[in-house]
Amino acid sequence: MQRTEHHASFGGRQEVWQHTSTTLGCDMKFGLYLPPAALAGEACPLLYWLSGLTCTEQNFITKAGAQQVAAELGLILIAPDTSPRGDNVPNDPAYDLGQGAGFYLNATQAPWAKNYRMEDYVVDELPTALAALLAQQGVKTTGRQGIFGHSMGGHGALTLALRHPGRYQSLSAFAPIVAPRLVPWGQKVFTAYLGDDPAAWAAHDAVSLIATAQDRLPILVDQGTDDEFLKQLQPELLQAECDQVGHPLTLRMQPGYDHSYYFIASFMGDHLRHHATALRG
Ligand SMILES: N[C@@H](CCC(=O)N[C@@H](CS)C(=O)NCC(=O)O)C(=O)O
Repeated sequence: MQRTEHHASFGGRQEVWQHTSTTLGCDMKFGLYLPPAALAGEACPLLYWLSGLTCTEQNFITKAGAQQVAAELGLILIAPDTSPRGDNVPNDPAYDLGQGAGFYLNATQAPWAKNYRMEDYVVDELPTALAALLAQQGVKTTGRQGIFGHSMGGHGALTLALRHPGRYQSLSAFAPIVAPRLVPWGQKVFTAYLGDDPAAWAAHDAVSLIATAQDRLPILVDQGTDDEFLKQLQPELLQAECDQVGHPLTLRMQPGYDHSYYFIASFMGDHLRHHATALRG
């Protein structure tokens, strides 16, 4: 584990770490924000952020504006990359497949299956590596953690929380892909990564997973009404399914906002407070 960046930020520290992932078979970077409380030895909860298509660990840490409120609330933020990386990792020239488009699942199809295991990376390998790193640095955690994300990362947050009940104690998303099995982005990558088995697709589709969720973890979703990708997102499908089965969802349609990090930054404080209330409560 090697630290490649560190910057003082709102009394805490924004860092970037690089490590070798055995799950993904490549080196990976992740952003780590340590709030002042963590640096002072107070136990803090963890909050994982999953980014969208084309992003690296940099987009969130440089554009979401999360550090100030995370510092106030005492949240440790972890922002992984969106896929395995490197010359030895399969790729595709399109922005929405291959590197930058891991979709937070374990691929079963060639040539992707060997490296594209972002579900195992985010749920198991990264938390284990992070626990060792934080212990080594004398940073204490409360044992509680949340997850949120944007677009493909919103899909990741929803599906990973639903597929791993008990693992996360808080959940939210910005402009998530709620039903990838029904929209072009999802249909393209699911065909490539999972083949044509409808059951495998449903197992990574938030709207399909809601009915049988073991945890009724409350979900906060923000969605801009001027989002250029609304056809890929379709938040009304999540609303309808949550209404049907009684899953607590707060879906806020935000007039005039698009799909960008300007939108994310505008509502970041609300999401961090949503997580802090659940994680510290
Ligand atoms: N650049 C893509 C769109 C990709 C895109 O908008 N990605 C979103 C996530 S789905 C993002 O966060 N981009 C990076 C950024 O805004 O910093 C295109 O050519 O249409």
